[in-house]
Amino acid sequence: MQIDYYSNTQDGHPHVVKDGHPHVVKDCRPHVSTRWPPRDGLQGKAVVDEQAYREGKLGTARPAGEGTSELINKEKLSQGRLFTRSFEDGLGFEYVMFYNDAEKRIVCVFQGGPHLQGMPGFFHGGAIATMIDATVGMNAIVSGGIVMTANLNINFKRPIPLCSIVLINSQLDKIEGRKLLVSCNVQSVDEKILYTEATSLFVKLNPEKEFDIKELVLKSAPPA
Ligand SMILES: CCCCCCCC/C=C\CCCCCCCC(=O)SCCNC(=O)CCNC(=O)[C@H](O)C(C)(C)COP(=O)(O)OP(=O)(O)OC[C@H]1O[C@@H](n2cnc3c(N)ncnc32)[C@H](O)[C@@H]1OP(=O)(O)O
Repeated sequence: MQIDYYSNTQDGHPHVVKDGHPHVVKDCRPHVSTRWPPRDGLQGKAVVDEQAYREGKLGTARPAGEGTSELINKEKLSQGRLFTRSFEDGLGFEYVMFYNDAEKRIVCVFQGGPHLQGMPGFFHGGAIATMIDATVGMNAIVSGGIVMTANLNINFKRPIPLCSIVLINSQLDKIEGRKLLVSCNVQSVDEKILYTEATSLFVKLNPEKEFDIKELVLKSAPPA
């Protein structure tokens, strides 16, 4: 997927204006806090049912606050915020993801802010890992439904300059039953520098009780 152009104008977030295949590419940005969770969709729902969790089972989606609540404090839960949206604009994770359904790929354009510093002048490895997890995770979610990261294997090859813009190219490699294997690399915008490579394993939770999370995630995209 060729990205030709980006700008920083829309919503104050990096925004790709044009790419090679606009007809198959969906702008998918659940991280924009005003749009995620979608009001009519997942608001107030917990991924893990506490009772099922205690019984060693996972993944029954149910409204948070109903039934048992020892595990997750309701008040704290209501303050829940997607980790990548927990910084002030411009200081933390600024990104947009484009999903190509036919190719099962997601390209994330990521511009980290100054509060993601690790070694002076470079991104913290944990911040890079977070964006990788978010990108391959979104690929697994739209491809397989409700999943969790079981394994994330990262090779950091070059340090990434703080505040630079990078592309995270992710690809669904295989689905084996409940397992989804997704790989990705992190490159400079001109694709001349390979910063990071990663492979991951996601496991679907409770496939029988799934609802169409893909539709909800894509619905959270802004109007074209
Ligand atoms: C109401 C719905 C709302 C949805 C909201 C969507 C929001 C979207 C918006 C924005 C998202 C942005 C995207 C973010 C993405 C971030 C995701 C994370 O960071 S998740 C946090 C970190 N991960 C954990 O905390 C998992 C902890 N681990 C577990 O809970 C379990 O281990 C789990 C679920 C991963 C698997 O447990 P089992 O009991 O279900 O399954 P078993 O039987 O153990 O494994 C199934 C198969 O997978 C293999 N497997 C499991 N773990 C493996 C591993 N580490 N390495 C290799 N294979 C493994 C096993 O060998 C087995 O394979 P064989 O079927 O036998 O072939």
